[in-house]
Amino acid sequence: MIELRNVSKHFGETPAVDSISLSVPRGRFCALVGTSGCGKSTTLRMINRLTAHTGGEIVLDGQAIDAYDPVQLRRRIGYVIQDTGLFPHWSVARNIGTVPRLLQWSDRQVSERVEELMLMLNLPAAEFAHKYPHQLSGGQAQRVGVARALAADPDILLMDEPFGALDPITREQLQSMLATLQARLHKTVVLVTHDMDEALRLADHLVVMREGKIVQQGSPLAVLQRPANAFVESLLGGLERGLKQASLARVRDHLAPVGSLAAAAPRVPAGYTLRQALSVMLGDGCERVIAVDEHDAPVGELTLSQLVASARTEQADAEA
Ligand SMILES: Nc1ncnc2c1ncn2[C@@H]1O[C@H](COP(=O)(O)OP(=O)(O)OP(=O)(O)O)[C@@H](O)[C@H]1O
Repeated sequence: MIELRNVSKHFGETPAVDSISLSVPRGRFCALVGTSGCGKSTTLRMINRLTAHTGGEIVLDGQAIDAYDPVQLRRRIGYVIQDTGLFPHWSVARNIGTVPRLLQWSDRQVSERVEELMLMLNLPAAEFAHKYPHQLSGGQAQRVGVARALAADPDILLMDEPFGALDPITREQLQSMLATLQARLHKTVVLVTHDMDEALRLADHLVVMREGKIVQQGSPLAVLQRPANAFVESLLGGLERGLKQASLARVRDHLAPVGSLAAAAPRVPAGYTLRQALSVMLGDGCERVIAVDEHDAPVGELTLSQLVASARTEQADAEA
C-alpha cells in the first residue's frame, strides 16, 4: 500500500507537485496522466526517493518512506523508465540479474531467476541472454527493462512512460504483455503515461494531474463518464469519450445466443473490446458480429443495438 498525504515538491519557488493525496492499495494498477510538466514523473520519483519530497508524507506499508534506507527501499520497488537505463556494457542476462546480485543471491538463484524472467517476457535465453543492449530493438530492450525491474520480485512497480518511445504496434504488444503479467503477478503499479488509451487499457485507478495538483481520480469508467471539468474532458479525448468508454468493456460480457441471422456475420475474438467490435461492424458495414473462443468456436453474438445498450448498462453501473 502506497499512501501520499498532502505531498508537495518545490524546486525553488513554484511547486512542481502541490499537496497531492493518493492511496494505491496493494495490487492496484494506478495511472498518472496529465499534460507535460504537471508533476507526474516527480510524483513517481518521490515514491522511490529518487527525488525528496518537500512537504507532506509518503507512507509505504504503514511506514514513512523517510524511515527506510533509500537503497533498501529502491530494491523493494521496481522502476522502469522510457530509455530503459540498461547498462550498455552488460549482457541482457547480467542486466536482468542486477538487483538479485546486489542482494547477494547465489549464482544459481540468480541464473534461475534470470531464465524464468526471460521466459516470462518472451525473450528466449538462447537468443538474447548474451546480447548487449545496443543489439536489441526498442521493444526487446524495454522487455529487458521490465524483466530487470521484476527480478527481485518487488511488490511495487513504478513505470515512467515505459512504452513512450515505441512504435504503435510494439507498444500495443507490450501493453498486452504487461496486462497479462499483471493478471498473474498482482503488483502494485504506478504508471506515468501520455497515452490515454494505454492508461484506460491497463489501469484500474486513473489519476488526472494539472499544474502539480490532482484534478480528478477514480476508476477509468467513472472518470470517463463524469469528467470533473473541461480540462479532464479534453484530456480524455473530447468527442472520442464514448469510444474510449466502449474500450473498457469486453464483448464476452455482453453476448446473446447466436441467432439465425448470424451465419454471414464477421467473427471476432470474445476478448475484443466493444470498441473493437464496433470498428469491425463499421469496417464491414454490418450490425452484428459473432464472438469466438480461442478455438474459433462461436460463443455468442453481439448486435449494434446490444452494443449501444451495453454501454448504457456500464454507465448505469458506474453511476450506482
Ligand atoms: N530537477 C529539477 N529541477 C528543477 N525543476 C524540475 C526538476 N524536475 C522537474 N522539474 C520541474 O517540475 C515540473 C514537473 O516536472 P515533471 O517532470 O514531474 O512533469 P511531468 O508531468 O512528468 O512532465 P512530462 O510529461 O513532460 O514528463 C516541471 O515544471 C519541471 O520543469
